[in-house]
Parts: sequence; structure tokens; C-alpha cells
Amino acid sequence: MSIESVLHHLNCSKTVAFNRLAKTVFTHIPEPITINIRKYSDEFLCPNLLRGMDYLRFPQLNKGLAFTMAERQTLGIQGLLASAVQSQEEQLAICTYSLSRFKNNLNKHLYLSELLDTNERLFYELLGSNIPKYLPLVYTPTVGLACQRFGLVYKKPKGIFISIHDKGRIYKILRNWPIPHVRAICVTDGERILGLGDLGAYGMGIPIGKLCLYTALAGVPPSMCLPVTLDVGTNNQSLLEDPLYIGIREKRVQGCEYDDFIEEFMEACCEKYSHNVLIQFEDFALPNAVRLLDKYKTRYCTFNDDIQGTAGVIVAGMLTAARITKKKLGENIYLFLGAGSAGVGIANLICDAMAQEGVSEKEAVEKIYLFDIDGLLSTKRPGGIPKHATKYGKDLEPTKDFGAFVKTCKATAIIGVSTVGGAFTPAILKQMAENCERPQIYALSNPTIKAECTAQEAYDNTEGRCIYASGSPFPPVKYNGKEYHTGQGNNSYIFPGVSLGVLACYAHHIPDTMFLTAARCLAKNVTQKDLDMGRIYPSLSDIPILSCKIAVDVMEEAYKNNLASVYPKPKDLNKYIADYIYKTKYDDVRPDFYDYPESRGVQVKTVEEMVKQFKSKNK
Ligand SMILES: NC(=O)C1=CN([C@@H]2O[C@H](COP(=O)(O)OP(=O)(O)OC[C@H]3O[C@@H](n4cnc5c(N)ncnc54)[C@H](O)[C@@H]3O)[C@@H](O)[C@H]2O)C=CC1
Ligand SMILES: CC(=O)C(=O)O
Ligand SMILES: [Mg+2]
Repeated sequence: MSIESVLHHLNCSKTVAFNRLAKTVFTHIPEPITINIRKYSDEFLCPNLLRGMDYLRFPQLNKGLAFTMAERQTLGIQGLLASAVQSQEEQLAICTYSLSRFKNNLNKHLYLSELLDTNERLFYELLGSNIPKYLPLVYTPTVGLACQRFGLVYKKPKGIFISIHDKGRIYKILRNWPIPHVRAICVTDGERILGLGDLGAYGMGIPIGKLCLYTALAGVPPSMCLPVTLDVGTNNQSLLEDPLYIGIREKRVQGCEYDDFIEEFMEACCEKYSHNVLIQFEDFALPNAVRLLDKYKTRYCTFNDDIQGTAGVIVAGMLTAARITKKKLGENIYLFLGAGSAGVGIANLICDAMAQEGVSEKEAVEKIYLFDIDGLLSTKRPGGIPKHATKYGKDLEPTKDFGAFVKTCKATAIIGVSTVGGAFTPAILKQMAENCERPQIYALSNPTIKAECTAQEAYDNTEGRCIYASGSPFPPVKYNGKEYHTGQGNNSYIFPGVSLGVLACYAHHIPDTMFLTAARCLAKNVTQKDLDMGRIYPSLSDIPILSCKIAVDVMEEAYKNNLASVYPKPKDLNKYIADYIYKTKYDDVRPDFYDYPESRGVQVKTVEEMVKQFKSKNK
């Protein structure tokens, strides 16, 4: 279809046409788009040319049985649907019930994935209806399993795979994505998927899951998001031999070839989607993660979630813990198990937060100890200290005995980012309880099996005195006849809000300070009720509201530091964000074109009523 025929059909100018089309199909574009229409001529969907069936085929448009009779007649889909007309609430009740019938979480994940392929708004409506219940099904821990089984899970394209053999053609491949106005890309090369190691192209589940959270937790319109997997091979032998493996069956490419490939990818993204397209790096392995962030953070609108997002959420937890312990950040001793992307990212942001308390960098660094697979980061150890963590090297004798060191350094906070499930043994936890009145225990490795200790273990071994957070959710803890609901120290509290703010004001860079801003905003929103329940984070259900607050603070910072590109600055940022975000409720199809009387006449039932009705019918 040529652009000329589209314009002829619409009888209007190119820019007006595009804005009208884009606004109709992707109804959630808040700002006018000024684009080079030629660039998009071969790649956008024109609603006026859509055939009726397309309204059922495209998940962005589909409402299933919720199309009213008037809409069905208007769109020419009468008869393609059964006669019943359902409300979105009724559909939600059916989905809630259907999902509850699956016993296995991977099957639930698959059900949700299919719903996303069928009816996007219903999918997000369902997710939003109970975030604590559904988040673990689209995110950690289930997403880890889905990645491991991605060969079975993979059905329809939800993102783009770019392989090392596509070098020289990345721009062309990006053009194959059917939606033109992508604003946020989440990219992985699959080398460090959660704590599960190198999953190669199976890692695609992660960018898909993270971008789902952009929408579910921050209202970023899904059409703006593009998941990408860079398939540079895998060093995971079992995948290379797995008949179901969907990636290239070669060892990982490294060195200059890898770097050139990433460079071409970054350039192609900007050429295709404008220079401030946001690129979130996710689950890259250690040397690449740190190196690429350093290389690109001042050249592109980019951040590394494992380094910076994680730092934001953990510093927020520590700021909240300070309200319980009555100790400033600078009055603690921090001991890390794991000195990789997450560990050093957190340590660096703790230093930045301490600097705001007036602690010098030297003093801050003195309060932070890190262990990696080779033991304490000691200047005396053979093999030295990895470059990204040099400043944390201590002039102490090398040791690999983390447990003994908990006592030696008198740690008041231990942070597990090691991928070693169960590494915080009962002895270590007991020692923490001796070190201070309210020890902080962060068992952050994902998925659940990789957590350094469970919530229950932490309580049981610290006489219930610990302040605990984990990367994946744990069931409530029972201790001394009381129930505690511990918090999830997961970057999902931070990256959706930061990205929303960055996207909304078209910020062209994302400095580290934005993550401290987000951390402070998150910490400020923890209530006494949260603390009484045993958690240092707000409820997961509050994340959508928190993300909007974080976004507003991020935007304020962007304007203050001349990083924003939307001018004049909106007068009311809260309203601007509220208008910006994706709406999961169905809207009427082309109500301004057609004025059919409503023919539904269906009594709307509540979700509870529907579930009850279904249960009684299916006994
Ligand atoms: N809760 C959250 O929001 C987040 C959690 N994570 C989790 O943290 C873990 C680590 O992630 P990254 O830092 O990105 O990985 P990474 O690969 O960059 O770092 C892992 C670190 O653990 C160390 N390590 C490995 N085995 C060890 C052992 N037996 N003893 C001591 N240290 C050991 C490594 O030497 C390395 O320093 C993963 O499980 C990941 O899922 C990561 C980002 C966010
Ligand atoms: C949460 C996250 O980003 C990770 O475990 O890698
Ligand atoms: Mg990650």
C-alpha cells in the first residue's frame, strides 16, 4: 500500500493524515507527532483501510465479544462473533476464572501470553486488577521458567531478534517491526538471564516481561515498546544441543565483532526511532553490562536496569530502613555477596546517597565491603580486583570466608546479589542478629530458588528482628504468632517510573542522579502501615501510582538540568502524566463517525458475581 493511496483515501495532508491515523489506531499517543512521513510510508496500519476482521485480529483493537452490535454492524464483523455482547467487566471475570483453573504457573503464564496476543487491553486490565497476584506470573519468578522453556513457549513474535549474522542490516530489520512510533526498547543479549546464566535467545522472555511492566506498572502505551534480543550465540552447551533451541547454534561472539554489532544496533535504533529513543539494557553479563553503560550513557538515552534500577530500589529500601533503625546510611556497614552489575551498582548509589548526607567518598567507600566468587575484594588477593569495582578494594588479607567476615566487619546490612541460592546460612543470619538490633538482609538474587535466603529463614534466625527484602516474592512469614508480609526489593519499583518520566518529557539522557531521585520518591511513599506489616516498600498494587510520582520527580529533574525536550514545560506535570498514560478500558470504535443507538441492553455484573456464577456452573 503506498502512502499516496492512503492520503488520497483520506483526502488530507501527510502530517495531518499521519496524526489522525496514528491517533485512531494507537489512541494513546499524547503528543502531536512531527515525523518524516516518507520514512513511515510502508509501515503503518491505516484504520480506514482496515477490514472488519482486522479488528478481531489485532490485539490492539480487539474487544472480542465486547464489540457492541452497532460496532459489529459498522465494522462488518457481525456474525464473526457469537451473538452475546459482553462488557469488559464480564470478560475480566471470565479471564480471572479461567486463569484460576490452571494449577501450574507456567500454564498461567502461557494463558496470559495468549491473552496478550489476542486482546491487549483486556490483558492489561487483568494484570492491573490484582498486581501482587499476577506480577509473579509475567515477571520473576515465572518468567525465569518461561525463558528456560522458551523453545516451547515461543509462538507469536512479541519482539525482534537480531542475530550477529544480521550485521550491516540492523536498520532494515528494525523496519520490519510494524509499529512506527517506538519510543522505548528493552534489549538483552541473553548472557545473564536473572540468576540462571546464559540462556542465549531464550532470554527474549526478559525484555518482553520488562516492557509488559512498562505498561502494567507505569501506563506506558504498549505500542511504544519494543523488546529486542541480540542473538550473538550462546556458550551454554546444553542449549547448543537442545533441539528446541531457537537461536543461532554458535559460541558467543566477543571482542571487536561484538562491540561493532552493539554500536550498529545503537545507531540503527536512533536512525529508525529518533535520537532520544530510550534503550534499556537488561541482563547483560558483567563485563559487557558495565562497559556498555559507561560507553553509551552520555551518548544515548540509555540505562542499565540491573546496575541503576536495582540500585534505586535498594537505596530506597535502605532509606526506609533508616526510619526503623534510626541510623543514617553513613552509620551502617554494608557487606555484599556478589560484586557484579547489581552489587557495584548498589554500592555506588549508596555512596551517592551518603554524599548527600555529607559523608565524603573516602568514608563512604570504607563502609562498603564486597565479596565475589573469588572472595573479598582485597588489594592483596591474587588476580586482583575487577576494574569496575577497583575503588572498593580493601587493604586486608584475602579471604573467601563470607560467614566469618560478617562478624569481622560487623556488618549491619548484607546484600545478596550472587546468584547463589541459600548462601545466607542460618549461621550468617544469627551473626547478623548479634551485630546489631535491626539487621538488614537483602536476598536479591532471582528467581526464587536463587535467593540467598527465604523470608522465613531470615526471621527465624534473627529472632524476628531483621529488616528483610527479596528480589522475588515470598509468602507471608509467621513468627511468634504474628504474620509479616516482607517486601520485594526488585527494580520493578523503579524502572517503569523512571522510564515513564524520561519518555514523557523526551529526556535525552538519564543520569545516575535520576535513580537517586526515584529512590527518594519511593522511600517517601512507604507508610507506617507498610513498616508494621514488615515491609520496607509499598504494596505492589501501589506501583502504578508510585510510578507516576517517580515520573513527575524525574521530569522535574530533567527540566532543572536541561535534559528535557518537551517545551514549554507542561504547567501541571501530574496532569500531563495522567493524560499520557495508557487506558485499559475499551473505547467506542469511531463514535464520532457513526451514531448508532446502543443495542446492548446487557445487565453488567460485578467480577465477583461472574466468578460465583461460573463456579456454580462448573462444579
Ligand atoms: N532484585 C533485583 O531487582 C535484581 C536482582 N538481580 C539478581 O542479582 C543476581 C546477580 O546479578 P548481577 O549482579 O547482574 O550478576 P553478575 O554476573 O554481574 O554478578 C554476579 C556476582 O556474583 C558473584 N558470585 C558468583 N558466585 C558467587 C559465589 N559462590 N560466592 C560469591 N560471589 C559469587 C560473581 O563473582 C559476581 O561478582 C542475579 O541473580 C539477578 O537475578 C539483579 C538485578 C536486579
Ligand atoms: C530483576 C532483575 O532485573 C534481574 O533479576 O535481573
Ligand atoms: Mg535484570
